[in-house]
Amino acid sequence: MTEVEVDRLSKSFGAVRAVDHLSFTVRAGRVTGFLGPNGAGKTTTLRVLLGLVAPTSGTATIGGRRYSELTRPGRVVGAALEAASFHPGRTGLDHLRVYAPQVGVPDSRTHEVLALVGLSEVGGRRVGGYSLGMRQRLALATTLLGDPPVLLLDEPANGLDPEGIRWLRAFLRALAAEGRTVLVSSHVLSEVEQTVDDVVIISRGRLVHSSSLAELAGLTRPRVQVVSPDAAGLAALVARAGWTLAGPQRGGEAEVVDVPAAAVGAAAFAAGLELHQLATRDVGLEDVFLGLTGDAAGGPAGIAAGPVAAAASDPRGAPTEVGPEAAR
Ligand SMILES: Nc1ncnc2c1ncn2[C@@H]1O[C@H](COP(=O)(O)OP(=O)(O)OP(=O)(O)O)[C@@H](O)[C@H]1O
Repeated sequence: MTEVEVDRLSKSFGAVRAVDHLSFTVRAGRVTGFLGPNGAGKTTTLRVLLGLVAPTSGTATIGGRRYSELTRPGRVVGAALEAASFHPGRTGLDHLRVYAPQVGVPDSRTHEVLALVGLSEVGGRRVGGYSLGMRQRLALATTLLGDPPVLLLDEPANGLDPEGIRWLRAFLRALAAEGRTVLVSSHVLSEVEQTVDDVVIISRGRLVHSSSLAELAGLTRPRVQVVSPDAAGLAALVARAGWTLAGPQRGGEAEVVDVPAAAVGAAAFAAGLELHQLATRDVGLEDVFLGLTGDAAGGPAGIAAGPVAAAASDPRGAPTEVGPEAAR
């Protein structure tokens, strides 16, 4: 089992603190979403993990070793950072053939990985004619050349159509089911919501949340929208009942958090308060995510941010190498 561990990692570029005392663990056998808004520091963290930039302080290790300490990195970690660049005149197969010797695998492996990602039939075609989805698959095939136990993928769903996203989801889940450690970055939770088991959420270089997706889902809290023609009566009822509002009451409108609609209705009825609307509002995971990262229009109101739950840290496993994309 090869885990990825980031420990009190900081990276500054001049005055810009891209990563700030960041710690988290990525477990094997699971797909982990590495999430945060643009500029949060995801790519920088991945680049440190891959030895492409030196940390200002702290460590980022794969199977307990820094990238530079891996003897055969291509056999340990496969990475696709941002939009992988391909020589447009090369065929998909030729692209893989450039990397196979670097990773230390025989030519036959290029055919295997093409088959894995469903590109066998187009392997002889020039990459310049590939669709974006095909390029993403080729990038993934490249990361798999060394059959690495760890995969680091930066925004792999970027630009994929719904069918491509469905394929990627199933593919990543299968890779994790084989026991691999799969870290997938994204700035949109909804994009990876159906793919990931765990989430590591960062904002402005710092960890804001780390848990299973199920635990993150537990942070969603029901809200009930209440509309009454009697604004003062509604305010009095809210105060008497001790309800929490998601935001300030606007005229006769309030949004009550954590109280079932039936209980709000019953209390209003008992108080003789006329209601014109009583509606349960869905607070999705994306709202929780935006609340945690401070990107929500109205801030994190009504969303239980909860304490930062640092992922259990238990770095084990044997070491070793990095993927071709990363090796550049
Ligand atoms: N080489 C660099 N020189 C200067 N600043 C940098 C460098 N690389 C990253 N930064 C800055 O560090 C911060 C974090 O950037 P990073 O690319 O890691 O974020 P990100 O979460 O990956 O965002 P995105 O989703 O937009 O790629 C940003 O403010 C960025 O401008």
